[in-house]
Amino acid sequence: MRAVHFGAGNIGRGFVGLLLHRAGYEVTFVDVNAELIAMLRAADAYEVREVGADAAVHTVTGFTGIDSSADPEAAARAVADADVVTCAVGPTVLRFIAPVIRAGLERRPESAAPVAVMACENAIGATDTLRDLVLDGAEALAARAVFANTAVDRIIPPQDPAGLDVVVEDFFEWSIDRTPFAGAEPAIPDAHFVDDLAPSIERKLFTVNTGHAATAYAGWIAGADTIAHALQEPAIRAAVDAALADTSRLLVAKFGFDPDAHAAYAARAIERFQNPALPDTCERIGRQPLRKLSRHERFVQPAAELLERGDRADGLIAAYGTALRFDAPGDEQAAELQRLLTELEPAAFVAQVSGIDGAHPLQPALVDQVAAARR
Ligand SMILES: NC(=O)c1ccc[n+]([C@@H]2O[C@H](COP(=O)([O-])OP(=O)(O)OC[C@H]3O[C@@H](n4cnc5c(N)ncnc54)[C@H](O)[C@@H]3O)[C@@H](O)[C@H]2O)c1
Ligand SMILES: O=P(O)(O)OC[C@@H](O)[C@@H](O)[C@H](O)[C@H](O)CO
Repeated sequence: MRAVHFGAGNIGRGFVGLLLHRAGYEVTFVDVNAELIAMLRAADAYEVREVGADAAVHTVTGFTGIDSSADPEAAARAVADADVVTCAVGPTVLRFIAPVIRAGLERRPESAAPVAVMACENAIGATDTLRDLVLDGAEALAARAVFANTAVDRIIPPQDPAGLDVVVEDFFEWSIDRTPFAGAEPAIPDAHFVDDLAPSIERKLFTVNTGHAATAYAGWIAGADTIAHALQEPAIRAAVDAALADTSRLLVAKFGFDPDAHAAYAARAIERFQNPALPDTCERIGRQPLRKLSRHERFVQPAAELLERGDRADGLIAAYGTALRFDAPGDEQAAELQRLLTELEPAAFVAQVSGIDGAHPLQPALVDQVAAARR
């Protein structure tokens, strides 16, 4: 069995590549980082080292690499021959890998079984986004692939770029929408195939990622060097708890989760952030703030839904305001965020960045946060 994985970074090597290897796939990593691909091509194996109570060390073998900047044709050929195509490149990069996947589908024999395509990004409907980009103007290729949304969860902090080994937490969860496969899911024993992905992706994004981001932005302002240290500040912990109290109310009401089980899930997320053996930075967790302030992301989407239900979202709205102060050097979106804050009036900022206009009940509170951040 052959798998092609776009993005040989932290999640690529430390999670998706590992689980595909454990499932028996030969994995071809496709990336635009020439040095990383050279290392993958030169190596026979790399290690994924877990830290935590249930830690283990896994050795990944049977892989190769393709630099799609230098040789897009080879990447397309790999897709044409694959049983499974996955990616973990970041939601903003999907548009760059889509043409390569399209070229692979064009080269795929019509007699071949459809390839399973699954985006492994922190975003609702990331595979739908990828499918639309791949099939744009090429709808006849739709029969050559099955596109399935997924939710991925494993904290993998910045790694030593000089090597391939990856240090990860012992926790992982990969949920995949079963329904597009019509009974013919790919064999990936470590993944859960579910009949409805919405509860899985929203619980994960609006608990793990909302809590993570709320911690990172408050920690950034406080000058905390790690996420774990930020959470030791009582005021930061209280702000994170308030944001998660909001999303917990929404998730329990929307999906009917057992309140105690959901409280345990949220508490476990905080414990994971505090893992002393896995130091993670406010810069990484806060990266690309414009993405995180957007309409369907970790603050605005749950806050909007709460207000639409006649509820409040004070913790999420405060976290949104905190995120506006993120100005990490080297983060292009942080620089753009600060530029937009000075150039746009608050209502225009909220409409452009967060997709909320004056007709929405959340708009006044977000406008207040933006106005305060501009002072
Ligand atoms: N790190 C985590 O804890 C974690 C956990 C769950 C989900 N995710 C999600 O996984 C995705 C990847 O995150 P990451 O932490 O692994 O990032 P990363 O930066 O470590 O890896 C991304 C990789 O994509 C490569 N890339 C960039 N453009 C490319 C292109 N055009 N073609 C092929 N490869 C390209 C980069 O060179 C890099 O190696 C993101 O959507 C992230 O939200 C991350
Ligand atoms: O990857 P991002 O930028 O969407 O979010 C940063 C972190 O919150 C994220 O990578 C988590 O570590 C991960 O989602 C845990 O599963």
